[in-house]
Amino acid sequence: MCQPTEINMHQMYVNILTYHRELLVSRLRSVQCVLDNLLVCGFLCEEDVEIVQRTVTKTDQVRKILELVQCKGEEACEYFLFILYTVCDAYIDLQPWLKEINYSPSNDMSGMKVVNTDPISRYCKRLRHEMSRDTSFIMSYGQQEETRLEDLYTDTLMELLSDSNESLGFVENLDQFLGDHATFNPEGEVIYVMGDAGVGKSILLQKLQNLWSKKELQTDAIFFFKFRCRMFSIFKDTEKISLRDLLFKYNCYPDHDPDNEVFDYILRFPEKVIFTFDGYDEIQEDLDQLNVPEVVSPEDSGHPLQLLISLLCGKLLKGSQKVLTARTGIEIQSRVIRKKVVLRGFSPTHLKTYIDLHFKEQEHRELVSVQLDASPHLCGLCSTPLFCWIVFKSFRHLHTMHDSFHLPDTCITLTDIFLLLSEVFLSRSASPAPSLLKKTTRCASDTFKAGLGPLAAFAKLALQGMERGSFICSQEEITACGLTEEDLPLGFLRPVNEYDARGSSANFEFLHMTLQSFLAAFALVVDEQAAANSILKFFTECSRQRDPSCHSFDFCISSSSKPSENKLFATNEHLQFINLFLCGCSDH
Ligand SMILES: Nc1ncnc2c1ncn2[C@@H]1O[C@H](COP(=O)(O)OP(=O)(O)OP(=O)(O)O)[C@@H](O)[C@H]1O
Repeated sequence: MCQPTEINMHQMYVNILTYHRELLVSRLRSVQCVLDNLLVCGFLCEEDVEIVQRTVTKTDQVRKILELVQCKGEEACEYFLFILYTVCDAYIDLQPWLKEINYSPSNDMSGMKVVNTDPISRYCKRLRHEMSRDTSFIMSYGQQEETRLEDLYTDTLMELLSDSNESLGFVENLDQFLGDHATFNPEGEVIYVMGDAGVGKSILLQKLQNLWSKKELQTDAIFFFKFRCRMFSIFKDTEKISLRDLLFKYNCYPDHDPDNEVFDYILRFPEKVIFTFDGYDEIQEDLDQLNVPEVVSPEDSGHPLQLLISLLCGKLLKGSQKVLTARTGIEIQSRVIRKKVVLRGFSPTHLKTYIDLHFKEQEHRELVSVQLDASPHLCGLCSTPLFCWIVFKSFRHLHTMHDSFHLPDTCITLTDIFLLLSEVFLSRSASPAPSLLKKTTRCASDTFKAGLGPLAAFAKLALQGMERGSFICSQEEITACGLTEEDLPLGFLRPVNEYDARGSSANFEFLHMTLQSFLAAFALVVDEQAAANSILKFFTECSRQRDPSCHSFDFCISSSSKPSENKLFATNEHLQFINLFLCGCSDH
């Protein structure tokens, strides 16, 4: 290999470009950034730029640039190399070569400015920016309240499992999460995260996304696309979309990318991409019913669900990293799984940390710790972060409102926890802000009586959604259930913005899916007109469904697999929750 020292020193950079012309022509892709900088620094004039742009192919454009800068002399040639060196993201293919020729900027160059106008780098920057904005806050209730993720995120127990579900130990830190540690199938590309309702699967993804947005996640990935699986259920069976649109429409579109360089780059370097797909259990479609051919070419359009399955199976963007979450019990074929992580919730030490983060006042911390120690049952429920969050939020609210509020210390059930949450929501609208001196006496039944109207309306909305197999509701559906503008800030619902790209008007979803299940059960119980057999309809539905299996992945992996007649297994899980709450509600 030619070293700069071997070259005539007066013409060193001109010679480098001549000697390595072929390599530069084949590897330099982003022409725009080079042109922009050469123009701004006066090494090229507008006319030169036009001449380059009139050239049809990329390779000819590079040839022309090389010719022009060589004509302009040493300084222009060195500045050309300096651009490649500085904008390393965009000229990633040329970095090893720059190292090989021992290029390092001279003193003259170091003072010169280079602006990164490369569409790929700009897109990466924008993705990180938007990801940071979208992931910095954790869900809270009441729409106005927001908590910073970094103020409340607490580690949970994350157990690594083998193919046959034997323990391989625990994840020690999130940098281990994406790495090769505990990989049992190097051919698989999916990191499969399982866990019970509310155990923190979505928050774990949010934490990974947030770390990546701040460049604090150990990974080479420069693109990160996040999806919630429930989104895939809002498309009609006949709807089709290209991979490009799926990625960009539901994350963000590149600015000023006339030559489609960003998407081309993603196709060339899929290993630079991380996907997260949250809530595989929320997919409501029966993939077998779609009846369209598998998508394998990135240029083809297909139903979004088929694109999803092709991505997970590695038929599209092979080599990209995928993290898929689902509720425990949803099995997918091992051959697509790289490693398995099961979330086990808060350990007693994590719980202690969470209490300290949640309550700023020492008095509250102590009070909650004492009450939790006194009730092992409640303590057990609080190992699930969602239930813990509800209990702590309710404690904080009710303790502020009433003098003598204690966490329930007898056998508290999940239904009690959701009743407590509903009481908090309803009391927020009923009572004026508490004054420091005058606290009221808590009377849960009065709060429920006063708020029964909106509560029953939210419950009806939840039930209708469950019957349709939908976790998203439109403004029209909300109004049709009798809910008004004033009811929305109570906290049961929150807006979903992600799906607006489809042009639909504002959509909402329940604060958490378990809350929707609880309210659906509540609707069945309070409906005085309902016949006994209609109250129990979800029991019948669940008993009719078959055991969880791998329908969807059979569908994409083996074309010979027999289509199943049943709806996707996933629906079962949410109906089971309604049944659980039905039993709980009828106890009250
Ligand atoms: N690691 C964590 N640190 C702090 N709070 C957490 C953590 N994990 C979960 N939570 C709390 O629990 C709530 C529910 O968590 P999350 O939505 O991630 O559960 P999930 O496992 O995705 O549930 P589901 O399967 O029902 O969708 C969060 O909104 C947050 O308040």
